[in-house]
Amino acid sequence: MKAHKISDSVYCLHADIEAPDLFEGIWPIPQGVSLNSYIVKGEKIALIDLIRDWGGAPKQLADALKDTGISFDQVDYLILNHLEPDHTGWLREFRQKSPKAEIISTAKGINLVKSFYKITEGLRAVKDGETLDLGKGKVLTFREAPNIHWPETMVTWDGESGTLFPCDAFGSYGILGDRIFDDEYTEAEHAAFEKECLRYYANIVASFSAFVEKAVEKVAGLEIKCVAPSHGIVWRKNPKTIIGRYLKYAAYAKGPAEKEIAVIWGSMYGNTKQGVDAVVRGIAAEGVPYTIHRVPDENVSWVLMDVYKSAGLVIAMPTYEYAMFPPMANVLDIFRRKHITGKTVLRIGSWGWVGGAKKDYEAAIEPLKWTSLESLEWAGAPDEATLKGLEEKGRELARAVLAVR
Ligand SMILES: Cc1cc2nc3c(=O)[nH]c(=O)nc-3n(C[C@H](O)[C@H](O)[C@H](O)COP(=O)(O)O)c2cc1C
Repeated sequence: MKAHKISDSVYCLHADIEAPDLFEGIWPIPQGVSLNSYIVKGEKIALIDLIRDWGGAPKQLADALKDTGISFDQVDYLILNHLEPDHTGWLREFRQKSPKAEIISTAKGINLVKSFYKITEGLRAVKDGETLDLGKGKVLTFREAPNIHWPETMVTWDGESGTLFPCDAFGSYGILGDRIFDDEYTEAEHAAFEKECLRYYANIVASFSAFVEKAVEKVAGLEIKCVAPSHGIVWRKNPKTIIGRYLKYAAYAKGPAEKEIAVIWGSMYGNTKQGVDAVVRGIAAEGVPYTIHRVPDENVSWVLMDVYKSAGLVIAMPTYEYAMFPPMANVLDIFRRKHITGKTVLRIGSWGWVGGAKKDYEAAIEPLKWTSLESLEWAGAPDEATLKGLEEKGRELARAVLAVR
């Protein structure tokens, strides 16, 4: 892997991870993910953000570093904006190769270096606004930006090149190959990346949306020429695009989101599915865009992505052992953990003899502050009148979503 020049003194070194395993052990990454590190050179040399030993990352990092003409033992400082192991898992190996490099992070970050890696020497905790002079006029400034996405996180600013190193903020899934900069991608490629960016946000960052807004406020006064995150594209042509995109995503958390409806359904024998089809006919008749997701067939990563950006939801499931259909209970639990609040929602479903999903569902969504339309349940297969009622419910939901402000 080669190094990519951001300015005369700043280089991006990235590792493309195409391993079949899941990101954070949960989220599928069919397009892979990149782990981006950066070299900043003054008289002294700083490496910003590291890697874990995953998918050949150490060799890719070593090759890219070699491409800059720098060896590991020449690195004076390792700056860790975020301690999550995808950026730090290789820390003990790094320490062996770069024994003199001082490890710099927030005080909370330094505590995590000690607890995760049992490294106790050569550590420096920095405070909000503190600077690091690399010489030759190159001064880095550290700004605490907690909870993007762990409590210890900070961003690093290089005023000379106008580069912001925000670690997980402004990141995305997707490997980069030989093209790391926004201006190296076509519009169609950007559209594909944008989907992976939203999925990354919904999966990883959504719960911390208020902190994203705070961090953007904090860097608002900076003349940012380049946003250099730890995953995904480096934004040198239009850095405002990715910052604006993150602010838009952060606003979804407060609701309302896009005037779209995400239909999430599960069914054992097709009775609930017939109801879903009727509701969807109603939504389509009102011209509101919708996406459809069957659980458990579809991985919750993509379900979360569309649910997060949609103002309206349909939750459709049968009763199962006097409670919710288990895959739907699991999805709703993930929605609760990810703070999927402020949605307008229709619940429908079939039952056999006495039902039971209702009570279970109502308890599950209680913390989510959803606006619920009156739900529609039926015994066994839906008859013509029920199907008509379901279609009308779809229209009602679509109109409610269009009316949302
Ligand atoms: C394992 C299992 C458990 C069920 N538990 C209940 C129940 O507790 N209460 C009830 O009214 N119906 C129960 N049913 C019946 C289903 O809710 C009913 O068959 C419904 O029509 C299934 O909808 P579907 O065709 O969309 O899967 C159960 C069915 C199965 C297979």
